[in-house]
Amino acid sequence: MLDVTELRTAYGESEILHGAGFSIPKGEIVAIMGRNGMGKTTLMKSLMGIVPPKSGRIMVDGLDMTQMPSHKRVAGGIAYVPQGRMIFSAMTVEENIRTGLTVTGRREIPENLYELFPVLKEMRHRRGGNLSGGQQQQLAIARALASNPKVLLLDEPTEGIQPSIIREMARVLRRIRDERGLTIFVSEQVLSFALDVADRILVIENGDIVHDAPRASVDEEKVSRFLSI
Ligand SMILES: Nc1ncnc2c1ncn2[C@@H]1O[C@H](COP(=O)(O)OP(=O)(O)OP(=O)(O)O)[C@@H](O)[C@H]1O
Repeated sequence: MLDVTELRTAYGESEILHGAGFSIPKGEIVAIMGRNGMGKTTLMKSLMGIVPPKSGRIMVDGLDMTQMPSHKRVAGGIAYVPQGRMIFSAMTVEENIRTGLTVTGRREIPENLYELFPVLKEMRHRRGGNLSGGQQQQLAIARALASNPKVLLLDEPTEGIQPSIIREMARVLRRIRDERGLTIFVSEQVLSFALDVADRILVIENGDIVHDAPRASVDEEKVSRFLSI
């Protein structure tokens, strides 16, 4: 469903991704782990076309997205929950979710989004900026799902979120995968969350993918060593 080949991305002369490649089949949840500065956000932004890669190929459900601008990628079936959530704080919950509907041509928010996140229905007329961190994260996920994606990308969704809410987030992401057959690619630094949510774990180190293992056979000590400074 998501096929990434030999991706190279640079900021000016400084190359960050040195040929990253991986494939994620439909319905699989993959977590990519790595310390600060290892290239997780750059990889996410490359997949979304926010930082266009120098070379390589990005395919989503057989569609070559490598040269597409971001809005075309969203229309083609990829959605993004950025680091820091980036919700519109002056807009209401409902208005935030509506921004995700644009590519679908629909005006009404599908009821099943509120079924996933009942608190957002209760708070639909509140301003996004007045929500707690966990609620804002739910809002960012709901906004991304509003575009009806095949592939959902999340960049460090647990950052600044309480442990009990983190466990709930893992449960909701698995439910979304089960109900919608979504492919989910999530970057993380919290190993317990990654083990909770993912079917497979990748590790990125200095812009290269250095480890790739199914959840059941992950060597936790080895992954922890990559995460410690
Ligand atoms: N706009 C930019 N211009 C130049 N260098 C950048 C830019 N953004 C990130 N970098 C550099 O790219 C490298 C990878 O950063 P990136 O944000 O992708 O890492 P990360 O793994 O997501 O880390 P974090 O967990 O802190 O978000 C770092 O060395 C960073 O300093």
